[in-house]
Amino acid sequence: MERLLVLARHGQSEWNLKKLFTGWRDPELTDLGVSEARTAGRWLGQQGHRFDVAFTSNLRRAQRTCALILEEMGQSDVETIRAEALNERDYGDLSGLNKDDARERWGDAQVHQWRRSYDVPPPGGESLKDTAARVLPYYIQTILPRVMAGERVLVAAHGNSLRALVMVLDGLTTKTIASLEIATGIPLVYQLKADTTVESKSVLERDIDHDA
Ligand SMILES: O=C(O)[C@@H](CO)OP(=O)(O)O
Repeated sequence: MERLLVLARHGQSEWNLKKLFTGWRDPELTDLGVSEARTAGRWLGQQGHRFDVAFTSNLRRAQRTCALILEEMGQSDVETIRAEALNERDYGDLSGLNKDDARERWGDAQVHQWRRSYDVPPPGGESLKDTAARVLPYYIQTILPRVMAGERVLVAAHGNSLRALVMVLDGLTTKTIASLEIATGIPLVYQLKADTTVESKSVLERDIDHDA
């Protein structure tokens, strides 16, 4: 039985392009982001994957990415479930600030700690630990049972909500998680074992023709 779990970060958003902390703010994809999402969908289709259900967040950039992936696969009719639990980490008071300006104001080390540490929250926002505390219960209670039942599952979400999931799937520690970056529009393809641990993981490379 296939236990397919594909995790996809949304394509480039308008605020990724402008280097703004985004969190729960709700910008659209850029044209490049649309292209990244379509490319991801085409690749998944070329790999022979099909989905039975898709999960996404309450934010447009992830929802649009999810829809574009499914459209490229000719699967726009797949059940798609939106959940706030899969939203990006809430960046609190940093939301809307430019990341370079933030580094000038607070220094590289502080900004890196807010962005990539496990348990240091940005002012007024969520740490990765806080994000994991909503993502993981949703994964365990709602997503995982469907994977275990043999449904092929797509999760289209965000850099940090997916870091929380990958931390558990890949067995990263609270230290090694700090160097994990998840690129826009690159699907992570997991096959799970019957005990819910990872059987295999493959990452689709992006040496592709965006115009194809
Ligand atoms: O701004 C954000 O919401 C996230 C994702 O783009 O940024 P970062 O990579 O700094 O966590």
